[in-house]
Amino acid sequence: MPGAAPHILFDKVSLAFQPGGPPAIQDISLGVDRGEVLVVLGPSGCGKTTLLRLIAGLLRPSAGRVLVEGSPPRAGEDSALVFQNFRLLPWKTVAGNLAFALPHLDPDQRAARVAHFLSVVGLSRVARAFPRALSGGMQQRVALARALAAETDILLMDEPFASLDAQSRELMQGEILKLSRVTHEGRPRTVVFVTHSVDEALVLGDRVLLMSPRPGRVADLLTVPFARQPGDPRLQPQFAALRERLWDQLRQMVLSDPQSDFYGRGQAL
Ligand SMILES: Nc1ncnc2c1ncn2[C@@H]1O[C@H](COP(=O)(O)OP(=O)(O)OP(=O)(O)O)[C@@H](O)[C@H]1O
Repeated sequence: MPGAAPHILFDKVSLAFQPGGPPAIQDISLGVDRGEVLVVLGPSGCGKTTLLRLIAGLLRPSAGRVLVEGSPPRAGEDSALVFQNFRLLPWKTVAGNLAFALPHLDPDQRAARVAHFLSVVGLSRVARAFPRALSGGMQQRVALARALAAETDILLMDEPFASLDAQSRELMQGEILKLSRVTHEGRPRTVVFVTHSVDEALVLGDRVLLMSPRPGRVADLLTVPFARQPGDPRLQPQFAALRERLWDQLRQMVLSDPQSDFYGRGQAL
């Protein structure tokens, strides 16, 4: 809806972990529309996770405002998080992991919700298995089902596929696009997805936010012109040019960061 207030708003946001210390992120202003997939890309330590934790209501800005639908984010209510290392409870079954995240439902509702979301991610057959019996890809689908089952309008994903093999990663990218964009009740879902991968950013994002490090700032914000079009985005004619634009900037950031292993290697790379 043109002109509608953004679902998530960053208004001149800065955050320092120690009072008076150096800011981890500085002066970030940005709106994320309802139903949008925003991918956050940037070198290590640029503040990607910090940005997610601000949206999740787990951190408060030192300056500026973060708003979800016009109000400060409510931790555990407005958004659900998926992490790189899955964070499943090893002593609970797959179904138990989902059920544990839905304490507010009555037992029948909870069982129905768990069964539904396990079937959504194609894992009904392992409902009674324990996480250690599953592959990394399956464990990540359990973590995704758990986040989707919470039925929040915002899904926050922190490098969710980083520990998966290349094939599982590509399959999961497709699933994410299918599964996360609307809630079970049909409301459009807003997704903020953190990655180190330029290709993943361009495959998944409606827009890509590139952050620069120390302090984390907005370096680039680009709209992906082929987002949501059928077929493999990597085959789109503009894919290579956008990939180059993001890579060039990332390369410069890493080469000029004294804390990077590649600092000062200049034209050698
Ligand atoms: N709890 C904390 N206390 C102090 N400093 C922190 C804390 N959490 C993060 N930082 C610092 O804030 C900066 C941003 O961290 P953040 O984890 O958000 O970066 P990132 O882009 O997600 O990094 P990576 O890609 O390596 O996961 C880093 O310099 C980090 O060391």
